[in-house]
Amino acid sequence: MANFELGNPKKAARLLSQILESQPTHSAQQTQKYLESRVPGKNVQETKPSWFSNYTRLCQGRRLPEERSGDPLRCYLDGKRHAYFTLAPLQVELVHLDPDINVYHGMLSSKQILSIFEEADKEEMVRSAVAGSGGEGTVRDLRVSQQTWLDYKSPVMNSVGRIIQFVSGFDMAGAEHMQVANYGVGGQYEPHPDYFEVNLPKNFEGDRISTSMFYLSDVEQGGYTVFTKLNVFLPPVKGALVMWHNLHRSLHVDARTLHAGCPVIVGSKRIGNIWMHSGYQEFRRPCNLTSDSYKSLAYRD
Ligand SMILES: O=C(O)CCC(=O)C(=O)O
Ligand SMILES: [Fe+2]
Repeated sequence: MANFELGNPKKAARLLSQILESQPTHSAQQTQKYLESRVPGKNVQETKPSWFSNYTRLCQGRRLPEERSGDPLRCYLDGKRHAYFTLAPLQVELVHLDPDINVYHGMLSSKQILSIFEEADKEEMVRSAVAGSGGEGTVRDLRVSQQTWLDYKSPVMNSVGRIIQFVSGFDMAGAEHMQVANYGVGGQYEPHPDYFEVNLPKNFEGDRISTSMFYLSDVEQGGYTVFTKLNVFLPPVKGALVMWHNLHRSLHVDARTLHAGCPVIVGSKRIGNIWMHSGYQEFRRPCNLTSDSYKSLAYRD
């Protein structure tokens, strides 16, 4: 019966006839009649996408061994990016090269984070949604968190805006408000890209060129951010900022940036996301003479 319902009527018929051959009066006769009067179910065997095993492994903090040698990844201090960082250089951790993923440590103090929470408390936290087929928000189990949005008017958010501008070099004219999200135990966001590619929001110019994500808490266990196609996992570190580009310089989407927020196992996780759009940034991140968008073609599912 289960085989029939799961879209395998031939197997169901074979098993039934085996039973009835050896025992013609078996109660399976009823089943045969029942099945003859029904349409078999659809074959719903779930095919897991290629990245799925990487996802669960990375969430446990286990990476595949690297193929390349002479790993260029490193940590360094950068006091030259902007005058703002002359006295307090950026503490940069380059966790992936091409596409670059950088973690900037110690970007927000506990006091600033508390002020952000105070601002967020003035707003209503709502269940996060994901874009549906027509671009409208829908609530799904693949994204379990609460969220709200903060503009850059309050003193603390003004500082946050300046940090993003000086670290990324982008014009804040293209920035969405900061999305403050809170994941409880079991909260997660399954692998997804941050770009839209289709159904671009009308109130911004262009797609999401970059993601800037602040960790606003540590997490006791779980809650890693993982890049399933790049073999990267990041344990949340309170006050750190993660930044990467979702688009190539040519503004084609970079499918290598598929990423996820792994389930929180113990504790809770709070983050602040700022997505920058590609409009107004043509002088900030100009195209190369030749496009490198071919690099991500093989990574499209
Ligand atoms: O929670 C994380 O670590 C990732 C969150 C994320 O990817 C998002 O909100 O778009
Ligand atoms: Fe994301």
